[in-house]
Amino acid sequence: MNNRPKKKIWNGNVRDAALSILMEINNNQAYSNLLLHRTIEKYGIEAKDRGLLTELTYGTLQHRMTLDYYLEPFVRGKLDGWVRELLRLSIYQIVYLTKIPPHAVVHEAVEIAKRRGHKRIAPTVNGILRSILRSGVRPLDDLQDGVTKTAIETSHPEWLIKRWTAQFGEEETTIMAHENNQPPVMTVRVNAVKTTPEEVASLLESEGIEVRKGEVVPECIVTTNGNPANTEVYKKGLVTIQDESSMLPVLALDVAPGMKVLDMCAAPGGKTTHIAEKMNDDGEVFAHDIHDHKLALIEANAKRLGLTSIQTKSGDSRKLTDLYAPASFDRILVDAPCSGLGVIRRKPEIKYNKTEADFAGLTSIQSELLETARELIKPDGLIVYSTCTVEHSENKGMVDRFLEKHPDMEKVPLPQLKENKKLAMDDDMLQVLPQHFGSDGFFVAAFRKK
Ligand SMILES: C[S@@+](CC[C@H](N)C(=O)[O-])C[C@H]1O[C@@H](n2cnc3c(N)ncnc32)[C@H](O)[C@@H]1O
Repeated sequence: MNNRPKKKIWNGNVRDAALSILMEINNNQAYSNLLLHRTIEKYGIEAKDRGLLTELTYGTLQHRMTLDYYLEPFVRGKLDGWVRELLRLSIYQIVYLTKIPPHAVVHEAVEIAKRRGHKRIAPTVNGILRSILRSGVRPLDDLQDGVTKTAIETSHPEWLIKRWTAQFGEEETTIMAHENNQPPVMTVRVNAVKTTPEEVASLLESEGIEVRKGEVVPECIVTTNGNPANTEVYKKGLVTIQDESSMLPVLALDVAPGMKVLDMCAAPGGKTTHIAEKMNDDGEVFAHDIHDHKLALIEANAKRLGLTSIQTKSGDSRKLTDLYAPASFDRILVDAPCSGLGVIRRKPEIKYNKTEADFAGLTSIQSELLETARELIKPDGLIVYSTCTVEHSENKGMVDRFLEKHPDMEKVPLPQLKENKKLAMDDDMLQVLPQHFGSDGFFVAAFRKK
């Protein structure tokens, strides 16, 4: 008997679609944000269903471990992966989306079970969910305070909570883990070559988008409703959708018109285009990425924004000394591939997919990229190293090892950021945590030759 879920993602039923997306994330380690976006685009899912699909997918994924804690007392024996996921999806609605009548949740789940499974599955799903409705879920307060409680109530693996506690202390870790389950804010960066933040704010408002100023970056605007990607403002290339803390590395790069700048890990071009905008599109920006197919994203972004100073090239940036002469660049950005532990709000699957073993591979690539940057920077140039993670070994640890190995290099207090009272500098480095001002977690450091 075929007990596997059907492949087709969209059959007009939002819960069925959410289940298919969740299974795809679990089985193929797909990225939730890309998969959701692709599903909505591919099947032309209408606005009325889009919100619920997003809520169900992210909510169930974000709260996976809490939902399993609720489910566990009601399960006897082993559940197929898709049945467990269907139960998580249903319990998520019962516990968190209280506006949906619980009996409707059970009915929908049973119908999905009938469509997808053999005939004994639907009564099992029905029985479990009805028992949960009857007796309620067990309180999280039954758990003793400590790592296990924080892990279960925020759905972060215990190893991660322990690791963060060692790095940030218990209180900061608990706040961060809770913050990671908050919906991310949507922010845009204003294209300074074409317009001003004031003009963009008023144009967005005229398109029905509510806005407020960014917390720390002058060219950042926070949008509080709607989707700025669907506006004329976006289509005309007046803005880029980018998280506010992702704008910080380019501020620290302190570029000026006429400079020769290298962006070593450039795709999809969020920071490359920011660099060109900051230089008023006057100078040379060399954008490299190891993945050939991603260069088209940088080029499309540059075209939409009307920027012409960017050149793209694929290849391993650790080998750029074969392509460029030593001391060729005024500025180099190493926005390194990283564990992404600062963007869990946008990609909750990261917290389940990463393992401690991943850090070693990443830190060796990061340090090799920095080695190359050191060769290619001019004597009076500036290197900025950034990641979207909160992991010490990839951030402060990386900087410490780099400086220890190269006594001819030194850290630079971050230009354009060091005076900002809202940014907590630590030994001339910046580690933004998601709870600081509601942005992604990010790290920024800058180096120059002594
Ligand atoms: C954090 S992302 C860069 C994001 C980009 N800077 C932005 O703001 O849009 C890291 C990028 O590094 C690229 N990458 C990974 N290893 C690389 C290598 N050895 N050489 C060049 N690019 C690499 C990845 O393909 C990925 O696009």
